[in-house]
Amino acid sequence: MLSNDDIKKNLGFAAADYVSSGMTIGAGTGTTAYWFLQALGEKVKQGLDVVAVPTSTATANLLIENNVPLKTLNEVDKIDLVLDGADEIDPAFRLIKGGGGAHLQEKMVAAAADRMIVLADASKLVSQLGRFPLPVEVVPFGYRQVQQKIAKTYGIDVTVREKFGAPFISDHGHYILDCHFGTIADPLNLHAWLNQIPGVVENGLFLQYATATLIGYPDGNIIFTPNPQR
Ligand SMILES: O=C(CO)[C@H](O)[C@H](O)COP(=O)(O)O
Repeated sequence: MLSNDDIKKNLGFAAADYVSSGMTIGAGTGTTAYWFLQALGEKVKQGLDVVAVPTSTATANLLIENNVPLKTLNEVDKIDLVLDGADEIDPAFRLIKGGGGAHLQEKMVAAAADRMIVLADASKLVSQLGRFPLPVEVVPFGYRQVQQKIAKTYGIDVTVREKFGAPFISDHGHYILDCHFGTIADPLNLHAWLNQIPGVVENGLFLQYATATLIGYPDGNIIFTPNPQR
């Protein structure tokens, strides 16, 4: 049985096989995406001709370390393929993302892309979204109002994400509220409701972006499943 890190490493290398020369790709964030970026770096060394749009500062740094040419989202017209991780995936290919606090940029990159392959170990597959606390990125000014509104409306715990004893600050200078829903009965309505609250920048529900999943299992199997809806 493979360790979680070995599953992610295998996934990262398998994912790189979906990239071909001439593509503009979206490069995801997180520990699974990390291995994809290592694999991509090796392919670029061997002659693969790609341009990558990073979904976070951390990923931009990894692209630079691995000598992968990068562009910002403003410098490309569109993205052919995004390869990114997820915190949860439901049977309808809907995701929770943002465990790394990068979901705003990740969603903007996914929205600009023709296709998105989600890389995840099998522990991320769930029958219903919500066990993983849903990240909601908020403007620091007045964040407590937003925190209280979500907590009171749904009767749940909403915590301010911290790092080193202080609020975690996203790449875009915002806070992250982690919303402990437990289960999310209606992701579409929740998505719309959250994003209309003044001060909310973006939530971590990705409901219509995944065109396929690449799932790694502890026995070493890796399974590619296209989303029949896309
Ligand atoms: O959404 C993300 C970062 O904002 C990541 O893709 C998600 O948290 C999964 O990360 P990992 O591959 O480390 O489990």
